[in-house]
Amino acid sequence: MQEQLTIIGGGNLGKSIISGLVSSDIFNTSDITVVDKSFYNLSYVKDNLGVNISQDIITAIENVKWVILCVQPRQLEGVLNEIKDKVTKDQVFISTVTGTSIEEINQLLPDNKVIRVMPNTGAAKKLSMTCISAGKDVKEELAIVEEIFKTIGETLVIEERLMQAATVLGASGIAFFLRFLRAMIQGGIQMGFHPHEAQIIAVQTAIGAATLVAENGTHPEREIDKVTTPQGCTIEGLNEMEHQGLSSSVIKGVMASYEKINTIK
Ligand SMILES: NC(=O)C1=CN([C@@H]2O[C@H](COP(=O)(O)OP(=O)(O)OC[C@H]3O[C@@H](n4cnc5c(N)ncnc54)[C@H](OP(=O)(O)O)[C@@H]3O)[C@@H](O)[C@H]2O)C=CC1
Ligand SMILES: O=C(O)[C@@H]1CCC=N1
Repeated sequence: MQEQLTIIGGGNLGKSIISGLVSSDIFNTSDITVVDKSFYNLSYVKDNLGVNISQDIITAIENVKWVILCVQPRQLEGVLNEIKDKVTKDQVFISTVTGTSIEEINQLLPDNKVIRVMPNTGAAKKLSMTCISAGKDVKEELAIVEEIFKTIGETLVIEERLMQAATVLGASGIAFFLRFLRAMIQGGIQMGFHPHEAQIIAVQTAIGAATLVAENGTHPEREIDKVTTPQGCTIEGLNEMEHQGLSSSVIKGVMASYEKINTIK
């Protein structure tokens, strides 16, 4: 692709997206620019990812077709106010910003096409799950945005009303799964493994579990049935986890996250 792309915000998510993008062939590294206020983030991006860096937001979006907004929700209004008089109609804005609707962005950028995306930090390993939504008049751009985000993992186009749910399940979900992984490692250590050994075993087991479901297309419980020997140790462990409220606490945590997201600004 000949066009250029600028990411406003090279923080946790911005860095993950760029890491994936630079190892794909959709944009030349020289056509990607990251703008950030933080010199630490910019030098990391420059040294490790080789893209252009800038602290000047206005210059960085000049003549650029694709602009990814990757700042925190409370910072977005300031960014949009800073750029709104310099933006041209042909520029397409891709927003990763949690809880901010396309309509809200269009209030400050009324002439621009806006597409919302919700990737996750798996992007750094090209394993993001990116949910995407857009209005009716952006079919062509939507297809290109899908192409861009397919370079960093899986994509799914969803209705905008489900974007908050996608954020909890897909983006916060990385943290939720990692907390479970940590608990497994802690159990492994208590049984006698060194921490690094417990981590190797738990991580590979998690990859195996997810891959079984992903590649077989089976329901998780079907794969669980293959592991639970009657009167064996697996069912004993699973049932104790359920007595202690595992599924219930995960669902309650997901719903607490979902309630919170509707209050974020
Ligand atoms: N982290 C995640 O896993 C995910 C995050 N998101 C969403 O993506 C967005 C970004 O999140 P995340 O990367 O974690 O946030 P970070 O705070 O890590 O990164 C945002 C970066 O943008 C910079 N910034 C803020 N304002 C400006 C400005 N006016 N000009 C230039 N740079 C600016 C910040 O600098 P400074 O710190 O100096 O203000 C910071 O370095 C959020 O809306 C978040 O909700 C979505 C999915 C997953
Ligand atoms: O915690 C948050 O609010 C953001 C959205 C999803 C991941 N991080």
